Amino acid sequence: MADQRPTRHASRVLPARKRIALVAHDAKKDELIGWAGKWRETLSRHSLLGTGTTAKRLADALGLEVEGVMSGPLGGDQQIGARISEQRLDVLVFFWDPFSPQPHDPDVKALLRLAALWNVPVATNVATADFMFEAPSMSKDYPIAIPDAAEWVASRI
Ligand SMILES: O=C(CO)COP(=O)(O)O
Repeated sequence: MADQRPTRHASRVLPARKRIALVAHDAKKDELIGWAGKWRETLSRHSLLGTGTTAKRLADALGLEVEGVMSGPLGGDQQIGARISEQRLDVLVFFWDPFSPQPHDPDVKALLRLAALWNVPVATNVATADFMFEAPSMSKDYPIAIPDAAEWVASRI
């Protein structure tokens, strides 16, 4: 089969006030909470969501509103992936655990795949998350190229 892939002829803007998903596997939750505490002020200027357990722990620790979707093993990664496909998510901070196999590994992979496909900024560890949050683009509109879905469908009919 030909290596057919979508062009990135479409674009969208990641707004100044970003929709940020925060997710961590169990062994990485303390690290994420520690990191988020450091960036609490910045995070408070954005709109936050997370997988069920992570969202609850962050909301308790930070005193910020964090919308909780389903817990990861119950489908939360897929819900966040859907938001990416629908262009309703702007940044993903996902401290996935490189040491523990997860029962929902396919979901984890699917989420990371959609973030790569849709050109959504992703941080998977503290250093990258720091770099990302230090970037001026975090507080400004930032245009990104995305797959041209209409062109993709037209090319397949
Ligand atoms: O498993 C997760 C991400 O893959 C996270 O889910 P919880 O935040 O519910 O623990």
